[in-house]
Amino acid sequence: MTDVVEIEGLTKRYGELTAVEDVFFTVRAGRVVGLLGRNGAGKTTTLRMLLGLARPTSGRATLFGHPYAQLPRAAHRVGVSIDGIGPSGAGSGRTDLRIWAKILGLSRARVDDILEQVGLAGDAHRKLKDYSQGMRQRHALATALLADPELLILDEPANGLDPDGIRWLRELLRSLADEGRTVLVSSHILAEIEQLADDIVILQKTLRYSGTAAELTNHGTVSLESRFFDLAGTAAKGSTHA
Ligand SMILES: Nc1ncnc2c1ncn2[C@@H]1O[C@H](COP(=O)(O)OP(=O)(O)OP(=O)(O)O)[C@@H](O)[C@H]1O
Repeated sequence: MTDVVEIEGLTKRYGELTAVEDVFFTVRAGRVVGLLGRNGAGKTTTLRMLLGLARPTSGRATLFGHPYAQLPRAAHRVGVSIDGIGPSGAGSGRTDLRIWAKILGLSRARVDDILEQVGLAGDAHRKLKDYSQGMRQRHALATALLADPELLILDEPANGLDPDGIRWLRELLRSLADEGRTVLVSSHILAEIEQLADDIVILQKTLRYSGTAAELTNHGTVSLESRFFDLAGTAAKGSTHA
């Protein structure tokens, strides 16, 4: 199986603080990979470095063998949902997606299909700034899915979704992987990731695990939650750092 994402010795320091330290992992094609870690563990920082939104202090992150900035047709090949990328918030959901579609050279019909797919067709005329948190998440997913990308990178996509939304998201990501796409998804919701992910990466500043979910949970005989605490350590009370 080909590696779609390669993270090699990635380190990010912000002044005195080391957010990510010497992390290595790969993401194989056609897999759903759950990126787990506590608040402040370095998940978003890692994804931002992968997407060229933050510069690594050292190490390297590539997609399809290239740094994001040098990846041909990056916006078509990689669908992203992460804070800081996305809608301006000025217009309606439909208008926002039409702008993205135009940039990507896609049709208005594609926008309508995606709105149906993410369950926002009935709200697409409303202003984005009036969307609920769950609706914003669905909109961010619509943006990520618009170009029908080979790889999806989703930072906490389940945040704010209701139980129907969480189930819908799980089924959607599974079906995308079954079509041969690759999904790298960060989450705090261990039970959700347990049901969804083929592979798991656990970060707590340093890499604590990278491998199959089956191996991590001893083929489902040990819970992901219990393995997570074994590997990430127990948090000091009131602390977000290991
Ligand atoms: N631009 C920045 N400047 C300074 N420190 C930062 C910056 N971005 C992130 N950090 C710090 O880096 C560490 C890792 O943050 P990051 O957002 O990557 O964690 P995370 O695992 O995504 O957390 P969460 O689950 O809470 O979203 C934190 O201590 C955070 O405060």
